[in-house]
Amino acid sequence: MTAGPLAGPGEAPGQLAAPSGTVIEVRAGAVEVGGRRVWQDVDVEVAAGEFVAVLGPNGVGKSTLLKAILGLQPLAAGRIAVLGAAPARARRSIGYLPQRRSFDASTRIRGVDLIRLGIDGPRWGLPLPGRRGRQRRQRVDELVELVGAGRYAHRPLGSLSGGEQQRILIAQALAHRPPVLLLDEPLDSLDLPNQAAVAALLDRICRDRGVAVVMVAHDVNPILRHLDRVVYLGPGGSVTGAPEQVLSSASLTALYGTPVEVLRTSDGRMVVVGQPDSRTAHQHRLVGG
Ligand SMILES: Nc1ncnc2c1ncn2[C@@H]1O[C@H](COP(=O)(O)OP(=O)(O)OP(=O)(O)O)[C@@H](O)[C@H]1O
Repeated sequence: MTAGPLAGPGEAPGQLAAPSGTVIEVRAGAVEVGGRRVWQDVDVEVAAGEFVAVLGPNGVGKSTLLKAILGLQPLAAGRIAVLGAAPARARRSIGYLPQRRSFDASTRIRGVDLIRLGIDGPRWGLPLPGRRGRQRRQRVDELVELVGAGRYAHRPLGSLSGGEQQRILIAQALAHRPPVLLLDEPLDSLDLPNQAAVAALLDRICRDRGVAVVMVAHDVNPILRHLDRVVYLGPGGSVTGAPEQVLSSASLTALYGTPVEVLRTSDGRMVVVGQPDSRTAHQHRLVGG
C-alpha cells in the first residue's frame, strides 16, 4: 500500500479531504490578464497521483493556468474546481513552486531551515516544546530523506547547486503533505543529469505518495517517460490527453491551425517542427534542448 498524501503527524489544519478521483477540473475555462484574453476553451482534468505537463509556446498562459488553479487568477468564463472546491478554498492543500526561484551565493539560511519554514509558516523560529517539537524535527527529517537531500540539507542554500536547491524547494512545497503539487518550470537552468534526477524524484512523489504533480515545462523530453497526461495550450484553445495523443502532428496541426510536424529522434526524444511563434514573438523551444 502507498502512503496517502495526508497521512501522518504534523498535519496542517483546514485541508480538504484526501482525494481519490479527479483533483483538478477546468471546463471551457478562459482568463483575461490586463484586459486581454490570454486563453479560452481550456479543458483540464487531473486525477489523484497523476504526473501532468503543461506545455505551449512562451506567453500562451501556462503560468496563468497554475495561478487559476491556485485561485490567484479568476476565470473570465467556464468553471474550475480543485479537490472538489473553489480554488481559493483548496489553496492550503496545494504545494506550489513558482518560476525561477534560486538563491544568491551569499544566502546563509540552510536547507533544513527553509523546509522548517514550510512547516511552520509565520510561526517559523518559535521554539516548539515537547511532542510538537519532536514531530516537527521528524517531519523535516522525512522531507530531507524524501528528496534525497541528506548530504547537503544542513549547508547554507547559497552554497548548493541549482539541482540541490530545487530538491530543497520541492521538500518545502511538500511540507504539509499536499495532494496536489504545482511546479513552474522547475527544470529550467538545471543540467541534463539534474533534470533527469528531479524528474525521477517527482515521479516517485506521484507514484509512492499519490500526489498529483502538474508541471509547466518548456522541454518535455526530460519528463516524457514519466508523464500520464499532457495539457498543451495553444492559440486555438487546448488539447489534453496522453502524451502520444497530444504530441502528434495531427493534434498540434489542429491546435495551431497550420501544419506542424512532431518527429521522434532515434533515442526517443521529441522534436516539434513548424510551430509558429506565439503572439509575444519569443523563441518557442517546446521540445528542444
Ligand atoms: N500583470 C500582467 N499584466 C499584463 N499582462 C500580463 C501580466 N502577467 C502576465 N501577462 C501576460 O499574460 C500572458 C500569459 O503569461 P504567462 O506568464 O502565463 O505565460 P507563459 O506561457 O507561462 O509564458 P512563459 O513560457 O514565457 O513563461 C503573457 O502574454 C503575459 O505577457
